[in-house]
Amino acid sequence: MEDKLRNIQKNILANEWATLYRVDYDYKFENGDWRTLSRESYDRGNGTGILLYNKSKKTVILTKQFRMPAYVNTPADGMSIEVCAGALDKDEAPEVCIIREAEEEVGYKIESAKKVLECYTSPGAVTEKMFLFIAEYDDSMKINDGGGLEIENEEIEVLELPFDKAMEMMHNFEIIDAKTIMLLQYAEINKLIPA
Ligand SMILES: Nc1nc2c(ncn2[C@@H]2O[C@H](COP(=O)(O)OP(=O)(O)O[C@H]3O[C@H](CO)[C@@H](O)[C@H](O)[C@@H]3O)[C@@H](O)[C@H]2O)c(=O)[nH]1
Ligand SMILES: [Mg+2]
Repeated sequence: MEDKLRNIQKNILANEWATLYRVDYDYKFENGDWRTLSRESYDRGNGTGILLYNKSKKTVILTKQFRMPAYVNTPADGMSIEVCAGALDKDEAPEVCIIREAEEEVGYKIESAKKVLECYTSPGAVTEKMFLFIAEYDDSMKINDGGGLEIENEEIEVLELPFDKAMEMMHNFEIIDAKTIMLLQYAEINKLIPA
């Protein structure tokens, strides 16, 4: 990209929970013109998500929690149904993060998780890259009620749903979280759960 970008300057506009930058830069268009442009970029680190599934019960584990940005967009969307997910702690590997989140949020102790997708959630505005995993679960792996960390003010309802029901909720627009849709569709395409 060096021949297309010059004079990149990052300016902090807000720096409370996460950091909002304004990045000024010179960009070379295909016709050879250089223009000075500016883009805002919200940096809250990278994240992980996981679809826990059980082949014999034909179920998946999802979560339900209040999400303020979704409420700000559309109040009816405030309670969001999502796969278990979490932000990476500093220097934490994605697989370590998602195993920790599975225990904290939904109460399952999984030994390992398989990464199946990587994605930017909103690359025009947010720096976050997501690492998406799958893992099988069974009742013997349930070691606590989940619910999230009280110290972080999390209140997470754990849902164990038939896979077919989760797919129906996606088609009815009750599940509208992107990482969750991606993982449910991955499960369907790859026939993780037998018909
Ligand atoms: N005070 C404060 N706390 C915040 C803020 N934003 C998030 N938090 C808190 O930070 C914690 C983050 O919890 P995680 O489980 O690590 O992250 P997550 O919010 O579930 O993030 C997951 O979903 C996001 C939305 O799809 C993803 O963006 C993210 O990558 C990850 O997958 C929660 O306790 C949340 O309330 C904020 O602006 N202010
Ligand atoms: Mg979370």
